[in-house]
Amino acid sequence: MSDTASSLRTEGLSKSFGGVLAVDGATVELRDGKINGLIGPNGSGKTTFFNLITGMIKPDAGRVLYRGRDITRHSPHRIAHAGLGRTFQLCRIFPRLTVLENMLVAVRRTRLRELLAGLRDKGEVERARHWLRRMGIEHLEDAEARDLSYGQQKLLELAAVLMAEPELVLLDEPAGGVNPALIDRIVSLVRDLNAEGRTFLVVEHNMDMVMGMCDHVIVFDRGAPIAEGPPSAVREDPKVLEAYLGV
Ligand SMILES: Nc1ncnc2c1ncn2[C@@H]1O[C@H](COP(=O)(O)OP(=O)(O)OP(=O)(O)O)[C@@H](O)[C@H]1O
Repeated sequence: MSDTASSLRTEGLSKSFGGVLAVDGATVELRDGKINGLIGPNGSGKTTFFNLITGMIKPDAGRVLYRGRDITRHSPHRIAHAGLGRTFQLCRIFPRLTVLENMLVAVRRTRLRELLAGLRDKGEVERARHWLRRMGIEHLEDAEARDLSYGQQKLLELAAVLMAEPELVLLDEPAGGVNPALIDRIVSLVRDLNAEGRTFLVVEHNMDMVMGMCDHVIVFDRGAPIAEGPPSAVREDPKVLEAYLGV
């Protein structure tokens, strides 16, 4: 695939909440095999855009194309099944399940009832342990998720997303609320996962993280992209400075 080919593309995507136009005709193409960053001032529509791509909310207009197929009105589950995994701004895990159980319920094939009955697929357990090891939290597999630190919960959420073997991973504020040492660990994990062939789209307010980690940065303002390019170019773009400074 060429450098500019894109498996995820949106065309004229729009969504209003009451009178607020949160996403306004956004046409965006991700770079395949790259770490794409999505930045923009507060309220510029980044989270809404994420939710539109992953089927959590439906657009008023426009389309989401994944690998050339229109997935605009597909359910979040179907979209995840097609190869798009995502994490949430406020980490989403099951607090009363153990770490390992959280990993197993992340796989659709393992039903909660079977899990509670002690029926576990050996292959899935091995895969779960593999991802927990990659995240460095394998020693916590029997702990209840609610007893993990917030940073460890974020790693668990990412590990659970990886159980579905997504080709494209969307991270919603991975650095939010985590300490600097863990941010470094998340950056190096994302780099490794990217080197293995996964494409990323990362929404993040931590500019150092975005500029240091991303290959391609898309800047939103008022619900649509106003600039994009490598971090060095975006950083110098007068339109971006204007959007952030609000002048
Ligand atoms: N469920 C909702 N109901 C009403 N308004 C909403 C809703 N979700 C988002 N909005 C509004 O839409 C606009 C875009 O919000 P969104 O959360 O997508 O922006 P954002 O760029 O992710 O912001 P932040 O960087 O602060 O997380 C904002 O004005 C917000 O108040």
